[in-house]
Amino acid sequence: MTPPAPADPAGTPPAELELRLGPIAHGGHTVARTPEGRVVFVRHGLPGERVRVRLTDAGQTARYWRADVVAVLEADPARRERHVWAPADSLRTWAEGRPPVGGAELGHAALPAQRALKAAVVAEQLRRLAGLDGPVEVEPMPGEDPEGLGWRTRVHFAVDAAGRIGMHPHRSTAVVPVAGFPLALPGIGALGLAGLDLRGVERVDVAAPADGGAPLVHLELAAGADEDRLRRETARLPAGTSVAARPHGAARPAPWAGRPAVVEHAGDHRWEVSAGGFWQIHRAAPDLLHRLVPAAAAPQPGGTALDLYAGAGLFTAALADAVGETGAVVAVEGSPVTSADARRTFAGRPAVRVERGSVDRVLARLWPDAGPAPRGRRRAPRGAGIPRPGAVVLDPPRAGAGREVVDRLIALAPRRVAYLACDPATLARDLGRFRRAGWRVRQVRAFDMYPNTHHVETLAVLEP
Ligand SMILES: C[S@@+](CC[C@H](N)C(=O)[O-])C[C@H]1O[C@@H](n2cnc3c(N)ncnc32)[C@H](O)[C@@H]1O
Repeated sequence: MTPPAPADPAGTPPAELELRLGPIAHGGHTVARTPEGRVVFVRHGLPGERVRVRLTDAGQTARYWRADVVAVLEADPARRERHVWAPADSLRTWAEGRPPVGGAELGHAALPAQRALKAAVVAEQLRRLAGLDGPVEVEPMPGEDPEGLGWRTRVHFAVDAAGRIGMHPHRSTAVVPVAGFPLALPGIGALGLAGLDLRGVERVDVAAPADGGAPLVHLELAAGADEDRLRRETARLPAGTSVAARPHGAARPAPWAGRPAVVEHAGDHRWEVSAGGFWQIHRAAPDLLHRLVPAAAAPQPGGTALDLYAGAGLFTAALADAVGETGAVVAVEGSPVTSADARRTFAGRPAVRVERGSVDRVLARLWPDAGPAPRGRRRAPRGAGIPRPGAVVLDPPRAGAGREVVDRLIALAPRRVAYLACDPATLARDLGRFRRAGWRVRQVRAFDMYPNTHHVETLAVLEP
């Protein structure tokens, strides 16, 4: 073993260090300290391990450093013998002089240990930002693979200068070519994208329905891309694959083969999701969440339910079933592509109203008497005459719902809010705001919806 480089008297950070790793933190790294007391955020380690790290982001004046584990001197028993995916294995790639790619940063740990780490992160965020104490369990997804592989129905690839699909190392725009991605459904690997010459493509988004339905390959083209050559190249994809391409600067993709959408199912419901439109990425997530989340909001027959950050309407369908024809569901979605998907899906259901726009603005428009007038308007427009909602599903992106949306919901005072979150820190911040207004958090559940990564999905049920 090479000894760690001695500290440079001129203050230049060493290239490598030996460290004892501390607890896991939000973001998936462990926290360690140098003998001088500087904080180092270390990826690819486990709490308690003694490791040699390579500094990836360090400066003498930086408040903290970042590092990757390159050798394990004392291993935690939960460390796997082999990482689930070689290009993301920090020990292996740094031995070859390259950083690991992102996308499987916990792939060195056994799944139960990954879940325990995620539970610690969720519990810590809830305690610190929402004042909620108590243990959190992260539940495995139904039918999970023992290695946590083969679950992603959506994958984004970058493309390198030679036209090969690749992925980025953490916090980098470099493209490392990859032969495949074992976290994806096997059907995505079977497309053979790694064998295509995709020069002129900036990014490839693949959507493959969990039930084996026709996959869609969506290309984002660079300026000056040779479309004829790329059409010939993508014609080599397996029969039945849909292909769509968005030329540089164009508003919409053009269909090159099949339909520019995939068909998704959950329960008895069917959705069409366009290229670039949002859909839950774990193969078991739509089924699980569409049963759990709308029910957690307790919609009542004849009542009004809100599906905020509705996407293509995964939760809208079950909410509409619950309120029935005499009730109403308002589904609010900001993306033009995804809200158009929702509008098409629910065109035959008069109880459903799909509103395209930012959640804070739509709430202000529909219920102007609940909260302040929207910014930039002198007077709030008249409300749309929809009775106030009793049940609310809230499923924002990582940034969370935020102060304005939370304050409007507090003013609307529904009976229940079911808040589904992919970032426990912004969830905890928003729960803290509800709690300071006197609301109670009735239940918290967390799901291992992104195995081998540090991400985790959390469902919180709130009542005023
Ligand atoms: C986590 S996804 C949830 C989608 C849906 N609930 C589902 O499970 O399929 C969040 C959605 O919020 C949309 N979104 C992001 N910011 C928004 C905003 N300020 N107002 C409305 N929608 C927004 C995104 O386009 C995305 O579809």
